[in-house]
Amino acid sequence: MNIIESAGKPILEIKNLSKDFGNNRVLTGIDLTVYEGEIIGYIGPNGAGKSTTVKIMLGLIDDYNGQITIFGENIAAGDQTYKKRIGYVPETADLYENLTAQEYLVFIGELYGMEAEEADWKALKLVRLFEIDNVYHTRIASFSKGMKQKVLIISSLLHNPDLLFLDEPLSGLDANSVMVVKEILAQLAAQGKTIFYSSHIMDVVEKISHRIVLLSEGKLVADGSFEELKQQNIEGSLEEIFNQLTGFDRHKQIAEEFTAIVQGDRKNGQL
Ligand SMILES: Nc1ncnc2c1ncn2[C@@H]1O[C@H](COP(=O)(O)OP(=O)(O)OP(=O)(O)O)[C@@H](O)[C@H]1O
Repeated sequence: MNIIESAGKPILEIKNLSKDFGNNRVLTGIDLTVYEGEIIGYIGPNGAGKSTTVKIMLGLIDDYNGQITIFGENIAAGDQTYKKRIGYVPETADLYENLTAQEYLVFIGELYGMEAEEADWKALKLVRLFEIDNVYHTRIASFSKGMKQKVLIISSLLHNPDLLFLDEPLSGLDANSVMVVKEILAQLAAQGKTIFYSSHIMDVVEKISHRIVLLSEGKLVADGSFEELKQQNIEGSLEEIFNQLTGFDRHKQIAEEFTAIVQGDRKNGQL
């Protein structure tokens, strides 16, 4: 899909964003405009700065250089109301494990300004669809990883946000649930919701994203649909394009040395 043809109105604009942690420059001059109804696959190597970008947009990190505009408002201006229109699935979450799923979901719904009764009604319907309604009144501490992930996904959507930030949202989900969630994301985007999807699972990113943005060492090194990236780079999977754009071609050598060291081979096991 051509980005310009499909573009709705801008929902999120990042201009010249830079961020340092002490002497460590983590983001360098990021420029990105995201439009209504887009699913952006936000990818990059470990430590590239993806979570940092998302945390800045969520208002969790506020000392940065550059300008971020969400729903037409500069988020540094101090008006926090934009947060009510945002949903977030973090990579790792401190769910309040002593709460039951119901208590947690109603609590999160209320944080977003929902009435408890409405949050409870919606949450119960959604846990039924995810087939975890049998544990709605059970403490989250006893849940499996996938069950916790389902609670997180529901909690990010309860208040019907217009902009969603998802960090490895499929983590721990079984194959059937993955199909359901991928379809939910496609339908939300078709309804005009904007989705910022961060993941290391390249074949999923390749399939669900309208547009792929690749961050490497704090800089944007690619921005386009999968078809566009393929034209600009080698023909192949997104995984191969990722390898190429991040200059990585040593997986065999690293694996050979790794297994040699595991076997106690002092001669060959040296990087
Ligand atoms: N609070 C912090 N204090 C200091 N350095 C930080 C902090 N948070 C992140 N960093 C550093 O910023 C860099 C980018 O981290 P970030 O978590 O944004 O990467 P990422 O692209 O999300 O990585 P991953 O794919 O592994 O989740 C890393 O070098 C990390 O060590």
